[in-house]
Amino acid sequence: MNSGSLTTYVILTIQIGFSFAAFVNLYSDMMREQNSCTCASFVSANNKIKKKKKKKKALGASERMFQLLDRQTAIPPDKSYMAKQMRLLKSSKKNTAYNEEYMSQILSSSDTEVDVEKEIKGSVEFENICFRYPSRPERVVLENLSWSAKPGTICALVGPSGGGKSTIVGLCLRLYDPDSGVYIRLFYVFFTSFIIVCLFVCLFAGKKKGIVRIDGKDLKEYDLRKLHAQIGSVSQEPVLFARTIYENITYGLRHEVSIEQVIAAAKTANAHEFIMSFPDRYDTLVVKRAYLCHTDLFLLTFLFVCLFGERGIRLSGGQKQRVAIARAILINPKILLLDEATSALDSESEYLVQQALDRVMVGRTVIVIAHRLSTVRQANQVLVVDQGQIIEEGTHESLIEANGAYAKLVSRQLLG
Ligand SMILES: Nc1ncnc2c1ncn2[C@@H]1O[C@H](COP(=O)(O)OP(=O)(O)OP(=O)(O)O)[C@@H](O)[C@H]1O
Repeated sequence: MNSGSLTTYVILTIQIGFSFAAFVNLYSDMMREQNSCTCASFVSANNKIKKKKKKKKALGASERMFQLLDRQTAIPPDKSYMAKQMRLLKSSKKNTAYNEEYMSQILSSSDTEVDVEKEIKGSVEFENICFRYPSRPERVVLENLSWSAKPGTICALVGPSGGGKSTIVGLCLRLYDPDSGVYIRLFYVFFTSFIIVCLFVCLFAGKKKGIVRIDGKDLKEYDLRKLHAQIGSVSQEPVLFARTIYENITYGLRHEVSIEQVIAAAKTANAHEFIMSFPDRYDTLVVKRAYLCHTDLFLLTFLFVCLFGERGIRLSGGQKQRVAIARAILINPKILLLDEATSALDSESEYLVQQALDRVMVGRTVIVIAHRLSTVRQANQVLVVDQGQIIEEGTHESLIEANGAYAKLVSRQLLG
């Protein structure tokens, strides 16, 4: 054995030792009792745990996971789901009067569900929408917002960061319900008395519920699962799962698709070429490398990857977007919600993504958070959103002519 091999051997032994020590610490961190008994250390807590055997214990993150699974959604995905939840509640110990009342309310409110097995046409309308995020009720994000998009048209949302563009897109999907909008009703009452004419203006301020409509019907009347099957969405950073590329493209589809259809969609999305360059092609596993963020596991996993090789491929931002576009093409949605990528992509990737987006936008209602002038130019309607309000509305040409906020955005090239 030469000195080089010996040094490598010693360093690797130390690294493996550290990795195992870190792993043991991690394991003891993960084990903790649900009640007051927090495991100060594995050994010292052992006796207490034995005494409190009957008390529930949770395994780290799984406790949070079950909390999430148990959560009742304020926005029911469909009636059958809520009926199932109701049955579960009745059979569980958690059946309180509140829970039962809550479920019955939701069940009765969704009596008028619209059958979206029929294709929607794709018109979108916002009427008097006010909105605050439940986690920040003090901050008004959208204020009395009203606009509409006809089927098959492109509506571009532009404006400064934090203006509320993504919130508008989220409301189209009914990720949240809007608050009540405030509107002002004016009644002009004229009185004439003798020679003097008196004018009384009475101002009544009332509240009108903000409504998001699709095809003229309140979003709350739709079965969300069926509606979402007809709305495509491509975000700036699409979420892919640690599954094969094929499974990621066909994720969430309600109908069967052949491999030929998947390939055709990938070709339209400019994804086929890079997929075919991988050894496993459409069966390539997408990896997320989440372990790299965890310092305790880093060395151990790194060593594992060095010894046995990494299964799967980590996709770049542009590649992920093209997979998401292929997914949207297969859904063949009537409404497409897009968040254009910004400067995070290199110019080649940006070009390929843009080309794919241009193809997928044809013949659908598109609501796009636009960052590029080329997208805004082809939009039928441009909304400039700032501080939760639409401050300008029109086509690219008319807004440039108006020389207002939009013209400034363009001149400062803030769309890019
Ligand atoms: N989940 C959330 N909870 C609380 N506040 C939020 C949440 N998401 C966004 N906000 C706030 O709502 C406001 C509007 O955010 P939104 O993301 O809609 O703006 P945006 O115009 O899309 O911005 P950007 O162009 O930077 O994405 C911001 O002040 C933001 O801090």
